[in-house]
Amino acid sequence: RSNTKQPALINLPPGPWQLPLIGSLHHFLLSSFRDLPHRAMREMSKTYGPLMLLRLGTVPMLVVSSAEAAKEILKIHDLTFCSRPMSPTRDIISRGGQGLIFCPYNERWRELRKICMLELLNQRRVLQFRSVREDEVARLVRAISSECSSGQPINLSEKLNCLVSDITVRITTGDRLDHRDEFLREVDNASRLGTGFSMVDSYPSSRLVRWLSTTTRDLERCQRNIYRIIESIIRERATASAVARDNDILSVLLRLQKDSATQFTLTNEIIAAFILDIFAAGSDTASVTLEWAFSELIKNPRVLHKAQSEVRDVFKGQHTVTEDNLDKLSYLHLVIKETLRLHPPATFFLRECRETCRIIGYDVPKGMAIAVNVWAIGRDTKSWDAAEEFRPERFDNSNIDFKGNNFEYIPFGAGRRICPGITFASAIMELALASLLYHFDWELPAGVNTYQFDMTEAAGASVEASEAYGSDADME
Ligand code: HEM
Repeated sequence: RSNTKQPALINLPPGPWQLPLIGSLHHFLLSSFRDLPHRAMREMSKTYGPLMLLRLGTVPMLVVSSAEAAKEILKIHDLTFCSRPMSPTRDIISRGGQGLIFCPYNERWRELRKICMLELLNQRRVLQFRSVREDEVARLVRAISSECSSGQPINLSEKLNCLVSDITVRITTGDRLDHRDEFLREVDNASRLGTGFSMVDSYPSSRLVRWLSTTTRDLERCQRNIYRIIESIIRERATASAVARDNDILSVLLRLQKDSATQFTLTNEIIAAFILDIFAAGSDTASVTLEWAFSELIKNPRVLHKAQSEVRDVFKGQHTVTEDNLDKLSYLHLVIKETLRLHPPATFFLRECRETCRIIGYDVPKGMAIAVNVWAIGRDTKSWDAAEEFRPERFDNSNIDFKGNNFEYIPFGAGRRICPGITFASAIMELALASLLYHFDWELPAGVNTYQFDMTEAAGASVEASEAYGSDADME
């Protein structure tokens, strides 16, 4: 008899067969959804289950596709899974995890997160920015009004994108942002290059792949330009002639830096990375959600009519929509919730396992990357009736919300790392949607009918919707 201790058998989750060197990458390449990883992963999970093991090149990754597995990871084992995996592209864009989004779980993340919740994105601060939102939405309404008088279709995605970017610029850095267009373009480029699965991230230790790939070079260029612009604003603020400001996000951060109010040194680098986080996480997500909401409304005239009647009723006789009565728009809130269920802008998000543990009966080793497929979970037929249909009424008289307590519905994530921008994003989305429904009637351009309306996502984190017609409504 031997006394040698046998190593505990590791019961890893199942997954599709792997090839040497490329692992599971061929399953993505051969999938009809090769450019839409959330869809390709859902197809695979139909065979391999809610916790599925993939290997992207040399990097193993677990994919979570059910509410039950998500709850174990994001609630029961929240502390074990509250880090994010680093990768060459994420390392470049965050300059080694300096901001909040890609920061591993550590003391600095805890401090930054506290600042974010207590000082920057809390209810009070969001309310303080009300005039900026109302101002920018009114400007959008005027722009659409003058364009639709010419009878031309409106490119709504472009308009919504500008709206959210303009609001984000004003509340983060104030009215002035030198090189604004270059900055927004580079943030957009960086988000595009940094989402999805790239070759450099699949072979992180291969110098050859890194040398051959244009992704890292492009990202490095974006990164340099973005930080150059943010840091020049920070320097300008430090000069004696700078106009004193007290309420944009950058000035709050600079005040905290000056008061040495944090446990660690809030360097200009950390502030710059944090400002970039807000643009990267905040702009595209809210504008893409609005775009999807309009796409669904135009495709579902019954819902459009109901939402529009409610808005016109609540704001009847008013010259414009203000934030005063937005909370009376109960159906509009259901429309936004249903949009986020079917079309979460962050289709999946990443976490990292900090300690080996057991999830729904499988072993998850320390260091494993986890992709939570929010998109698949929101369409899981085990949780949702007629899961593929757009039915805002399903949330009527239901306690299910997106605050991270209902794991069948997690468009903003859940647990310690849940999105800190929920209040901020909701305020923009509600006002913009209500205003555009109040002032305009919407329909597809001539020659396009709802059956031809393509509702498949474009690659990356965002989506392109077709052009829509806005026409000035006959308001009383
Ligand atoms: C419809 C709009 C938005 C959606 C659907 C969304 C979704 C998400 C998701 C899924 C995560 C990952 C959560 C997790 O790991 O559990 C996240 C993280 C984050 N979001 Fe959002 N987001 C939105 C808008 C915003 C806005 C407007 C801001 C800022 C102004 C923002 C800032 C952040 C930040 C900083 C993180 C990283 C938090 C951390 O790692 O601690 N987001 N968001």
